Amino acid sequence: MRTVAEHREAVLALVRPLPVDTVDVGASLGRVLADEVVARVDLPSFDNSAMDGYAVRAADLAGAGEERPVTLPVDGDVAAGDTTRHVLAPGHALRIMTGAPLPEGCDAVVPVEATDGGAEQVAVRLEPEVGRHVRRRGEDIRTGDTVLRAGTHLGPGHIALAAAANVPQVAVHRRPRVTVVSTGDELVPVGSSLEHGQIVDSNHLMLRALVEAAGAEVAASVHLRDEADAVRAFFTAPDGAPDLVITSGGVSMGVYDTVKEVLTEDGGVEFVKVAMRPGMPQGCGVVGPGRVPIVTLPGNPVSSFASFHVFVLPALRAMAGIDPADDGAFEAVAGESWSTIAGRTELTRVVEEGGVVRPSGGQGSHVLGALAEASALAVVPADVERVEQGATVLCLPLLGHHRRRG
Ligand SMILES: Nc1nc2c(c(=O)[nH]1)N[C@H]1C(S)=C(S)[C@@H](COP(=O)(O)OP(=O)(O)OC[C@H]3O[C@@H](n4cnc5c(N)ncnc54)[C@H](O)[C@@H]3O)O[C@H]1N2
Ligand code: MOO
Repeated sequence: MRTVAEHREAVLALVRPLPVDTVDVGASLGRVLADEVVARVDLPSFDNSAMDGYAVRAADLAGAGEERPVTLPVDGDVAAGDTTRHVLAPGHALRIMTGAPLPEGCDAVVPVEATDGGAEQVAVRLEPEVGRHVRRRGEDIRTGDTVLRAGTHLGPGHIALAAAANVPQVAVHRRPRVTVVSTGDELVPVGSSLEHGQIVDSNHLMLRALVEAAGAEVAASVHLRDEADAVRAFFTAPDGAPDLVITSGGVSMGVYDTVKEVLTEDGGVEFVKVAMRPGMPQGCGVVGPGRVPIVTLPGNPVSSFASFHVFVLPALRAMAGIDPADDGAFEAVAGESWSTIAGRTELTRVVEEGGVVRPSGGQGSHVLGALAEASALAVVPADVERVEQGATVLCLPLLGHHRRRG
């Protein structure tokens, strides 16, 4: 049997980082930078006020205090967005707003709260030090600085920074496009009236959701019956012109395990047993003349879900230009003991709270209640038969889950 790491390497060997798109910075959320972002302006771009108040020369307020206010004539206002180059005359003040450019000659700003708020003249009740409430040009970022590195997974803060640096477009890796295929004659769409023996095709929606939660796109979404000719025809040219196909079901030992039957005969896909639980039967390879990468996941819903996290997600990361090993794994303490099977890496569905994990309920590969509850997968190595309470366990966060506070 293959180890989880060996099968992951086999899957990763099928994919490459996708080509680069240039997109508007405002449309780049969730994308991965293919190139660094270099600031086109200093940030701040000009000396400006950090407060609503009065632009002054600190020396003009020497000795000012609560009991000894100093009064200065006010020569006018400088608002944010004012493009006039104001000059502050010695012994005078200008009323200034937060973000407004500092007048020439001004070296400090007094907040309005430390004054009587006058419009013609102002009584100031403190002596500011030079530079007080002044935001200096370039103190945050300088023109030409690399503000974001290639490989950055763009979040709202990164977008704010690139936009403030006046960079209108960014080079990002194309989002992986994934065709999701469920297989099996027992499956019907959600909301159908179920005949005896039929079940809802929940993996379909689950896998679509996982693809989207991973930041990839669903290129096409298909259900195939266990009919060899239809399955064969489909894989010759998978719908959606995808970068990757993922399937669920039909990969174990059953006589109607058509995916395995058809793709084995095609020769491009290798079906293996991986020493893990859940998710032992796996496959990966390429299909059709286009040699499209494919990962075949087992049909049991929990097996499909867990396998997606350990095999498909790293492949999507690699295609999107992210280090596939950057999986957010974290160490937690086992809040109770539980048994696992020797000789297989066990992916226990756990609830994590404040760094402590507990199995989320029944661990059968069909038990969806415990899956929905879980926030992480505890990765229990093959040589461990029992996780003892208090032991440290490595955990993989589940897509779409937030870690809760303890
Ligand atoms: N004789 C053996 N039988 C099985 C073995 C084995 O080694 N020898 N392995 C078992 C393990 S472990 C797994 S996991 C499953 C994998 O089976 P398949 O990938 O062939 O999946 P199916 O047989 O098509 O379905 C398994 C199970 O999952 C349900 N299912 C399938 N697709 C969906 C879907 N889209 N949505 C919801 N549920 C789905 C299906 O109804 C079955 O109950 O094989 C074991 N058997
Ligand atoms: O490998 Mo299966 O996923 O244990 O049910």
